[in-house]
Amino acid sequence: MPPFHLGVTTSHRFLDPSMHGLDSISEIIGHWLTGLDITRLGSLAACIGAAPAAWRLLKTAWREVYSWVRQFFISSVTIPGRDPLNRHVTNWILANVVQQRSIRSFTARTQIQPGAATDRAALLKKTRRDIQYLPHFETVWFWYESNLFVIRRSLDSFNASMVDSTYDGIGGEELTIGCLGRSTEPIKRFIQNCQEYADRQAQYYVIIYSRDRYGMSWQPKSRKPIRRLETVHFDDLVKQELLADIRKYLDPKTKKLYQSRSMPYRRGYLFYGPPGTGKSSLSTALAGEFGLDLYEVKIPSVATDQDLEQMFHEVPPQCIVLLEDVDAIWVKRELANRDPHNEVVSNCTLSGLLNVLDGVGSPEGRIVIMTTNKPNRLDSALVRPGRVDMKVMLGNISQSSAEQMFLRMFTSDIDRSPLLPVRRDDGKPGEEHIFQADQELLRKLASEFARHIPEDTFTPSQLQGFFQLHLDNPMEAASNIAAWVEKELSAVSSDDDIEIVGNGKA
Ligand SMILES: Nc1ncnc2c1ncn2[C@@H]1O[C@H](COP(=O)(O)OP(=O)(O)OP(=O)(O)O)[C@@H](O)[C@H]1O
Repeated sequence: MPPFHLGVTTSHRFLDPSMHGLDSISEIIGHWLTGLDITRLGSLAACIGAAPAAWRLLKTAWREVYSWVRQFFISSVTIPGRDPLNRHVTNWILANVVQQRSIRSFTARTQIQPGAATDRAALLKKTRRDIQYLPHFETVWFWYESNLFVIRRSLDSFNASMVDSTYDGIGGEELTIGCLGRSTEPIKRFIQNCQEYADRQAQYYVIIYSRDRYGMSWQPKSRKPIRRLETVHFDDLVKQELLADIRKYLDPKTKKLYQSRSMPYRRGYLFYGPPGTGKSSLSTALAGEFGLDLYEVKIPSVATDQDLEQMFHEVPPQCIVLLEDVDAIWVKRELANRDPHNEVVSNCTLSGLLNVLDGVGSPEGRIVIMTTNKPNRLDSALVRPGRVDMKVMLGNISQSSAEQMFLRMFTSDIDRSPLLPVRRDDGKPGEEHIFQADQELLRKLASEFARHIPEDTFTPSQLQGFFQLHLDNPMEAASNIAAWVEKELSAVSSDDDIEIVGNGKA
């Protein structure tokens, strides 16, 4: 069917709204075309046609000039992608140059670490991942200490970096830092500054490194806000002893003493206890306390002794190396002995482990923390003094730790939100009064709560699981604990398979 407005007379066309708009446009174009000189139109078309060629020419000329300038007037330093230094420089540029300008180009990707999910249910279930937006840049020019700098980021490796699930989006691409002038000294000073900036940032975070998915190099896996040692509950005396031992070891005087007495400057610790008693948490908290990076090695996933050796060769001199589940080597061996057809999984051996702990090529200055749930399976050679200088038992939770945990869970929220219904019987009490009343009530609730926790029965992580259900209500937590304990105890007694290792108290 033809459109309904075809063939209508001029007088009717004003009644047709669609026709009216088209008419006006065609009238304007007609008017413009009649007034246009055809020769001028030709030169305009020629200009438009030549524009891309001119643009290409300009770009080539600029490249030539730039490479000439670079060759004679710009000094440069290139930092390979994924090098820790690359990350430090990128972070500095993002914070001090790129974000200061009005940015319109971003990279968007799903955040690896579950971030601040918007609702509590999503946070607890970890169902939602935040989107990470990072400023996207290729070349940036800026002034630093009165020198003109240019940083080029090679985006050739960009896609490869982005598909790596362990990559957090910063520092994966090669960077070339250029500075106008014939000396590289300003660049070196700039890099030094970026490193100091990274150190200052690291005061608030612990950087955890792990091997990349090909096992080829150490990569930052996560950046965790420092966990205070008070938040890891275990025997207070042992905690003080452990802290004093590490502090003494890291003292520069100790290093000199070790060297003057020809002793290898190394320190090893063994953290043992049932799963969920804080072995990993304590290691991270120690890294934060002493400002060290944490290099994580999951022993069961190390393929060969050579890999382990390579990992140790590549750790920096001062750091914590966390060897998790060191008993795994022996578990595998036992299984293989019991069943001759059971193929031995390619894994590192005891001698491989001993070799990296104190072999000739083993680097000095680092702290090695080994963790295990099954200390009795460890070979005595592994835990002899020199390899393990201190053993720390992390056990089930005691009543006093449970009380501290209760206070810790709810104290920080008191001044932010009125969790506790405070009776205001004398008119309008000051904020401090309310705070003190809250504190007293909270302490009472905490001791009442702890009375229901049987000594040395639950792991701290079990108790943490309980708190997660009552995060916004200490009263509810205190009143529900008895029922929870009863339920958990009956669940444990009906489950014969659960093996409880160790008898220390948290
Ligand atoms: N002693 C503790 N004090 C405070 N929180 C703890 C403690 N132990 C465990 N938790 C909590 O329980 C969770 C698990 O702890 P963590 O991973 O450190 O235990 P683990 O002993 O290393 O366990 P696994 O042997 O299974 O690796 C963490 O979220 C941590 O906050």
